[in-house]
Amino acid sequence: MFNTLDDLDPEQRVLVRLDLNSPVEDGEVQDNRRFDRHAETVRELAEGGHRVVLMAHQGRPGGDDFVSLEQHAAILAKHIDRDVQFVADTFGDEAIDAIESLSAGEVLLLENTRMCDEELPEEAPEVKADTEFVQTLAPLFDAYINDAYSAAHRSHASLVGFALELPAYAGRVMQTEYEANSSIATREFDGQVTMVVGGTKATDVIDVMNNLGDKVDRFLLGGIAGELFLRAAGHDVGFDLDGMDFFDDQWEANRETIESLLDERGDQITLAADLAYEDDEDERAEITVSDIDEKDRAYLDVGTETVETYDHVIRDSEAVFVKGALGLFEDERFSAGTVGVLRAISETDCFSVVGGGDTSRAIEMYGMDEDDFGHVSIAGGAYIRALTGAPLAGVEVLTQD
Ligand SMILES: Nc1ncnc2c1ncn2[C@@H]1O[C@H](COP(=O)(O)OP(=O)(O)O)[C@@H](O)[C@H]1O
Ligand SMILES: O=C(OP(=O)(O)O)[C@H](O)COP(=O)(O)O
Repeated sequence: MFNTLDDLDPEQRVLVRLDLNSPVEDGEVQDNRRFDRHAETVRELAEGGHRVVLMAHQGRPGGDDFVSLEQHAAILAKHIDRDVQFVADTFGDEAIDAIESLSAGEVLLLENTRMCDEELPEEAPEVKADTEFVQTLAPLFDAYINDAYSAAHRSHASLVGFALELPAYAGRVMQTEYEANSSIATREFDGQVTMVVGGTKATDVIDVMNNLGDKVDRFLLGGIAGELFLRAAGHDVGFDLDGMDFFDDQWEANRETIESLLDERGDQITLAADLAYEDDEDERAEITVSDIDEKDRAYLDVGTETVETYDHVIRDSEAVFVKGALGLFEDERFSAGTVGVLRAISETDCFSVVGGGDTSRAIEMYGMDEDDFGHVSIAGGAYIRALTGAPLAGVEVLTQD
């Protein structure tokens, strides 16, 4: 399918695209699992005696998180336990000098690719390959390695241009993410396949059901998206708290599609039987969905009975995929749904994939161990695209002959 590091000749000059895009608080780049994951690829290349030049982006021009990658170099160095040189230049003379001075086994990080004007506009790979950025850097290397699965939905120069100019390979993160996230569409499982879908966006859930409806036996719903399905099933839910705007626009735009999905796939879809809310004493309280007779409060989690049902379904499954949280898990009072399904997955030996930036954060937040899951994706937008069958430009250029 694509070439990997196993296919790379020894002692190459390699140009590697990572995704180190990170939260930035008060100008300080926050360490996160993207560093840890990409460290595996970088370490393997450095230990293999290659000259390793890294590219990555941070934020977008105009945003508070659009900063230099100098701090990223220091954080990555801690993860790979070797020096990571940094040059504050993308493809000018300073960058070229630093690249040419690199010795075997050394690692250099170039400046934020989005500081280069030719990086961002979304254009065809052939157009990107023709930029001065790509045309200047490509001749300095023997191979291009794309490890940035979580940015692979962007047709930017550093993600699609170099693959047309150099022998191209998938890094370890690209390889692992691609295999796991596509497995629901490509693998045959012997037993029941379950998909937990929640989060805030109804269109994500609709697109996933339309794309994977024939692969998934049971969809377990929750979150804002789950409430929109409950509303289509005739329940008075979907109340926006002051200052929030989750429901009405989504309802207008998607009501008919959700109703027809419930008609056509009703047997596969399990909706919450009870929901949780904040009572007058600020405590968690619960109500059975069939007892709701007025749309007068926001629901922030699925209820205990629903968690039990979902737990049983998961423990009977051969494979479980998760997209989106079942409640406002950042608040411990409303974490039972999201944590309940994740804990059930972690305690069984089913094949599992958990994705979405927010949902996978719950694993860490509630003291679960990533090793108890088949795969925890570091991708947000690229993960949902994989589940909905949309192409990833950065993967497509790697898989071309
Ligand atoms: N009932 C709810 N009310 C308010 N927020 C919710 C509710 N259910 C889920 N959420 C929020 O949805 C967010 C996750 O949504 P989304 O970004 O769509 O999913 P993902 O985890 O895949 O990135 C979480 O941060 C969670 O707090
Ligand atoms: O963090 C990223 O995507 P994500 O927020 O979907 O996980 C990628 O680095 C892509 O960044 P972008 O959405 O600014 O192009």
